[in-house]
Order: sequence, then structure tokens, then C-alpha cells
Amino acid sequence: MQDEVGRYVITHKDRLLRLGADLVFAICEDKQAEVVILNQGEDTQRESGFEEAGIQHQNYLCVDLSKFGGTEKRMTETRAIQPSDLYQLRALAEPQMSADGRFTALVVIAVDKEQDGYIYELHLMDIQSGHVSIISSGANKLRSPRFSPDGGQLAFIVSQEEHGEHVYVGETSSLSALSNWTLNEGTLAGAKFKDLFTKRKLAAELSWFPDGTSLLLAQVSSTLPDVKEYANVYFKTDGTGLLRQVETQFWLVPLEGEPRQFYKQQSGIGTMAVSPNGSEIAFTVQKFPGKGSWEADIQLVNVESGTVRPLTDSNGPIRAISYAPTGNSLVWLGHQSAASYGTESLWMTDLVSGQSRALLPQFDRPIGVIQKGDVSPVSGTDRPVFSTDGQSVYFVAQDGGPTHVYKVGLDDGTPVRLTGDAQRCVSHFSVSTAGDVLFVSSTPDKPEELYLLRGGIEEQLTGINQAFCKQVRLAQASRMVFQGADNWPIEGWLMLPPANTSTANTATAQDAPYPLVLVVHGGPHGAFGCGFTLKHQALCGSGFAVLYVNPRGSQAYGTDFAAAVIGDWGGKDYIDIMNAVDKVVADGWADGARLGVTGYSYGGFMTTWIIGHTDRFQAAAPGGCVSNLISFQGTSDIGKHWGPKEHLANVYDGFETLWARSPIAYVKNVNTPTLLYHAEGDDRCPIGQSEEFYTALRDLGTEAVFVRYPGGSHSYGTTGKPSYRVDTQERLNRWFREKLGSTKSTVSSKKSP
Ligand SMILES: CC(=O)N[C@@H](C)C(=O)N[C@@H](C)C(=O)O
Repeated sequence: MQDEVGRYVITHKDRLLRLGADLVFAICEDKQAEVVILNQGEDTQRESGFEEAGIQHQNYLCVDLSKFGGTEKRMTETRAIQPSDLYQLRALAEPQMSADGRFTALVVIAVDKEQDGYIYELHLMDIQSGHVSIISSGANKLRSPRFSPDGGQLAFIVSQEEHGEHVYVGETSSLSALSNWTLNEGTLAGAKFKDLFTKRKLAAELSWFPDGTSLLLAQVSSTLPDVKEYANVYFKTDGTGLLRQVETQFWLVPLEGEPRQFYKQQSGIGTMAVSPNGSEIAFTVQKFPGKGSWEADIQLVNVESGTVRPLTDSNGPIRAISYAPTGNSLVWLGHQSAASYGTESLWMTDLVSGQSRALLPQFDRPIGVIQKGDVSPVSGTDRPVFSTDGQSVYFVAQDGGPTHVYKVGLDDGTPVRLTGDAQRCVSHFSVSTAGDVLFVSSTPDKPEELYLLRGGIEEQLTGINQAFCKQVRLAQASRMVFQGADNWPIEGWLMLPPANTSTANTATAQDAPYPLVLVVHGGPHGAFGCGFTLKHQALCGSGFAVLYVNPRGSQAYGTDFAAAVIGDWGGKDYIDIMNAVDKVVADGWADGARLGVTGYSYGGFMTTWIIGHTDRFQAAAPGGCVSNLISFQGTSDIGKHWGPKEHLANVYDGFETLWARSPIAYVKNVNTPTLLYHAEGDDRCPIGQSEEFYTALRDLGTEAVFVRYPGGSHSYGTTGKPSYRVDTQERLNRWFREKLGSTKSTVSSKKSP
């Protein structure tokens, strides 16, 4: 065993016992290889479990230990990572722990290349033994696995396109004893589940009532006539399209007996939660539906009578609500700022007075998952969780690059970071009643895995992406802090192509200076962080150094830093970014004659802005760009309420200001070959933004290519068809290779990045 195997799948534990299980387990532990036992019990037909696991589940390397010595060896040679590795990577989501801390449930998402979609698996792991049952798998989207309060049952939602959405419930112990992996499309393990409740469409999540005998579900119905009439300024949302008539019905669904609808309303909801005594539920609603603003409020509805009580009078967004164990208050994520750069924080609302207070008034960092890398097609899990004694709250926050789990006492306001000090991104978390923290985390050079923090000790529970990582060379990110405009300290990261050797994941200094691709994030109030980002890795895999920076405007550095780009898009943010380029060129890592730039959304704005203001880049690739702030205002779903706040100008009052800040105003200056890409269904930065820029470039005789992806939304790059995601990155790699080349150039002196 020379670190060549990431996971052993043992078909029959009893056979292994005969062969010296302790020795094998000790070796596996020493080599950090994971052990999965398929059949815990009797020595049945060897072939059954092995074949199902080995042949059908390509994620795991299966070793038949009964042959002892017949281990398959994985090749030790590594290869460059490439865009199509999206098909190999797995995303992990919604980890949940049973109340007794014995089991974890986890959604594992893989790409289905043939169907050009995603496969969702529900994994149930016995933490002590490491036994994993894959209890559901298929092309149907699976979400919201939730253990009953006593841990005895596991419920979840499966979305089966034409058959609507199903809620299944099964007994945890019998599910965990499953040894057969049922991986046929859409199958559930045996007849172990009850198909409890079905509706065409359900809200995002389910909740258990505290006595464990019933579930809370929200049914969502919507209608969209052929001919639409709107009398509000707000009429579409990116991702869901044109505004519809929506009705929400709340259902109490008992495990035995008839479901009961106890409340309905003529609008959608955000998140919901059941009170600790089960008598009431809290949910969030948009405050001004039709205005397109983000203010939300909390309402409470009595489960018995269906009477509703408004709780808050909020000035900002509210989401991810959680009841205190006493039932006297709720915590939630959101903010109370009218600004377009409002950063979500942690709030608590008293259920009697309706008064809200910030729990972290001094911790000026975004609470929640704002950046999680680019592999997973689903959002992070960041609902705050009360400790069992009700005295503190667990949450995730991004502070600079890293995102960690923290805990704060209700009255001390000082967060304590729980998940170490690594440059990592926690993308999903949950907390057990005993205070164990279960979380999904990735780093720039390690994709998502599941971890458990128990008694202050952190343990990696899965190795789902481990075998993949051993095949490829992964680039490491070197953090740098440099001077931006006004001498502000700005944070960024440089990744260098890993050396072409079978063992090292390190870059070789003698190959510098490298052709460089600068990547600009969206927002502008987004942020780069420490999550695994295939885009960056794939560019490095193609031989480029990759530079990514959090210029002013980014979140995670405080409100003033985020606010500093207001009314100044293309101003000091541009200087911050260009200073980073100057630094890596001056330090000898990047070849100043072979520079490329790409970015998405506001990153696309910055890309088109940069090439209108300098000829230093030999190639550009703006994606989903904003190129004209004037047309953006009336055509983007957020153009009317968000645009004027960002630019301090309106089309009817500040036309010149908007024009002066629009990349299209400088298109005559552009000499850089430009590849534009855009999803046709983008309602955030409509495709007209690329069309305008492309048409002007072609008109002016500048080299330009325009790639259009059918349908989709602004987030097609993470949630869209996998083939479009891979195609985008392959085109970017080809474009930059063609324009920047990938051969070595003359060496200059180097400082450490
Ligand atoms: C607020 C917003 O959606 N702004 C867009 C212009 C943008 O840049 N979006 C970012 C978050 C993205 O990456 O999609």
C-alpha cells in the first residue's frame, strides 16, 4: 500500500475478520484510506454486493479483500486537470446528524454526462463503523434530508419532473442496515420508504414537528398566462423568469393519517420553521411583492387555527430563520440596510415584542455562505443553529478569504471560530443536540469532503473526491496582500501551474514567468474565497498562472470596503486589480507580454472596462457581462432597484453618469481580441449586454467571438447543463492558449508569491 488507494470497499466484513481485519484497518488508517463495508452481516453470495458496488459505482475503487493480494492498483502517474473533470468531481450538500450523533445523512451530487444533468444520491453513514448506505440515487433532484427529533426516521424530498415532488420517510435503523446499493435511475432502496406526500411543487425544505409524528410542508402553485399584464415595475426574476401568480399552502402531514392544510396565502414564501412546542410556524414573505425590492418580513401562523400574525417590520432581507429552544425568539440572517451592498448578519427577533437586535454588532463580516467554489450546483447550507441550552448560536461567516463555523453567546457579541484557521471554505453545516458540528469544506486545492468536529477534534468522514485528487495535479493558491488605490491593503491569490511530475503538486519556479489569466469576481459585492474552484484549476492545468483578487467593493472586508465601489465602478476597483497584475509581473511570476483577463457578471463588466482602458492584455473573455449601465437599468431583474443605488444615477436623471461608467462608451479603444459568452435566458445581465458590445467590436473591426448558450439563467455556470459548463471552460482555455500561447519564455528573478 503506497498511498495508491483512497477507499477500500469491503464486500463482506465477516470474511475480512477471518483474514485479520485489525491489521487491514490499521494500515488503512495509517495511509488515510477510507474503508466502506457493504455487507456487515452474513457471508452471503460474494458476487452480489461486490458487483453492485464495484461495477455500478465508479466513485469508489473496490477491492475484494477475500482474494488477499488481488488489490487493484491505481496508476501513480498524475495528469493535468481539465474542464471535463467536472464529470469526475462530486459535490456534497445538506449534511445532517441524527439526534444521538450516530448517523449522518448527506446529499452527494455527481454529473450525469450521458443525460447532461445531475445525479443526486442520499448517503446514510453510521459514524462509528463508517458503514455507508446509499439509500437513494437517480437523476431526480433530492433535497432536505431531515432526521426526526428522536433520530428514528429520515425524511427527504425527491423532485421527479413529470411526477411532481415526493416526500419519502423511512426508519433510520433499517436504512442503515442496507447492504445493497440501488443505483438504478430513480430507485430508492428496497421498499424501506413510505411515499408520504406528493404535490406538483413544494417549497425548498421540510421540517419535523417536535413530537416526530408529522411533517410541515409548503405547497407552491403558480400560474403564468400566455399574455402577461404587469402593472408593477418588477416583472421578472433571474432563474424563475417572468413573475407569476403564486399561492402557498401549508400542510401538516402525519406519518399515519390524512394531511391537513392549515393555512394558505396568495404569495410565495422564503424559509420556514416549526416552533419548539409545535403550535406555530414562522415563515418569511417578501414585504413589497411587485416592487422588486429585497425587504422581507417574518409572519407566524397558528397550526391549529390557521390565524396569522405579522412579527417584524423589516427594512431589509430576512432568511434562514431558526427558533430558540425556549420558543421565545428567532434568529435569522439578513440586514437592515437600504444600501445595495448591505451585508447579511446574524439577528434575533423577540417573538412577543417583534423587536430585532443584531447579535454581532462589531463583527462586520458577511454571515452565511457567499462563496463556495464553482463545482456544486446547489446553494450552501447556512441556517444559524441554537445550542441546545439556548445560550448561543452557531453560524458560518466569511472573514477575508476563508469561511468557517463560529459560535456566539447571545449577549457577548464575540464570535469564536470553531473550525480551525485553515484557508478553507465551509459550504454546508449542521449541529447536533450534543454540539457536534458536521460540515462540508473545501480548499483551493482540495474539493469538498465531509468533516465532523466532536469534542474539539476534527475528523474527515468521507473521501468521496479522494480518488480523483490522486489522479490529477492540483494547483495551490498563494495568498498575497498588496497595495491598492489609496494604499489600501488588498487581498488576492496567485495559482501557478503545478509541476509536470508524478508526485508534486507544486509549481516550478524555473518555468516562470507564466502566461497569466486574471479572473475578476461578480457582484461587485461578491468575493473570492477559499473554496475549490475548477475554473482556476483548469486554467492552471492548461499552463496559465491564475490571479484573482478581492478589490474594493468585495464583501468579507467590512461595510466600508464594500461601499467603496459605489458610484465608482471602473475607478479605484480597477486600480486595485491592476496593481495586483503589476505585482505578479514585477515579482517575475507572470509574463507581462502574455496577459489574459476574464470575469463573470460584474467581472464581465470589469473585463470589458479593462480592455477599453488598456492594451496590456492579449486576450479577454467577458462572461454574462454588464456593458451598458443605461440599458441594464430597464432590462435586468434588479436594474431598477439595485442599479441606481450602485451608480447613484438613473436613466432619466444621470444619463451621462451612467454612460461615463459604461464599458460600451470606450469600445472604440478596444484592440484586445475578445470572446464573449452569455446564457440566452439570463435575466440578471440580459444577453443584450453582450450583444451590444459584440456588435460594436465587430463594427469597429476588432477581433471578437460571441458564444451563446441556449436557455439557462445568470447562474448557468454553476447550476446549468453540465455540457455548457464544460464547454465554456474548454473554450476559455482554448482562447487563452491561442492568444497567449503556452510556451516558456525568458526567465526573470522571482520573489515568493
Ligand atoms: C447583484 C448582482 O447580481 N450583480 C450582478 C451584476 C453580478 O455581478 N452578479 C454576480 C454575483 C454573479 O457572479 O453572478
